[in-house]
Amino acid sequence: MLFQYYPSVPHSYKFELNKDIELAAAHFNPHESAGASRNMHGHTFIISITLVGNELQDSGFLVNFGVINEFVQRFDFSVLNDHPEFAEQFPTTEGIAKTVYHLVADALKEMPNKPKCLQVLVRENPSSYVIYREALET
Ligand SMILES: Nc1nc2c(c(=O)[nH]1)N=C([C@H](O)[C@H](O)COP(=O)(O)OP(=O)(O)OP(=O)(O)O)CN2
Ligand SMILES: [Zn+2]
Repeated sequence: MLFQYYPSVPHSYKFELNKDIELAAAHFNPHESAGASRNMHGHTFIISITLVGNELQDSGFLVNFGVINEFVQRFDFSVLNDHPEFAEQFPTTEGIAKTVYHLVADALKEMPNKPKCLQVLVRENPSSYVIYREALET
């Protein structure tokens, strides 16, 4: 899977880390305008998470790659619509990107070296992806 293209975002952080995670999951969009997407179907989503920071942890990691995996493992081999995170918004590619961004950003706040989430890219299939970003807190 690891042949991702990362749209670059200008920043002045010393470190930039990128992690790709595959998620096999099903979803559907119950909205009347969603067409065929109203039927449950599955994808192998590729979630590309970009973190930045100036300080490393004592381990020498900005964030352990394995810990980043853990942020989204709850969604693997699941029906995304069943998760409370998607009670208020449909698990569209956009909704997944925004939800994962906030899961990651909240977890990073607990880390002493204060890494930041620059963006979350969710690729649904070879022709379609969405990126979610927010202004970085200083
Ligand atoms: N903006 C969005 N549009 C669509 C989404 C989405 O999440 N955000 N999702 C879907 C469907 O869930 C489906 O997974 C994608 O449908 P598909 O027909 O595969 O999409 P394409 O038409 O882009 O496929 P091609 O590769 O171009 O045939 C639909 N839209
Ligand atoms: Zn889909």
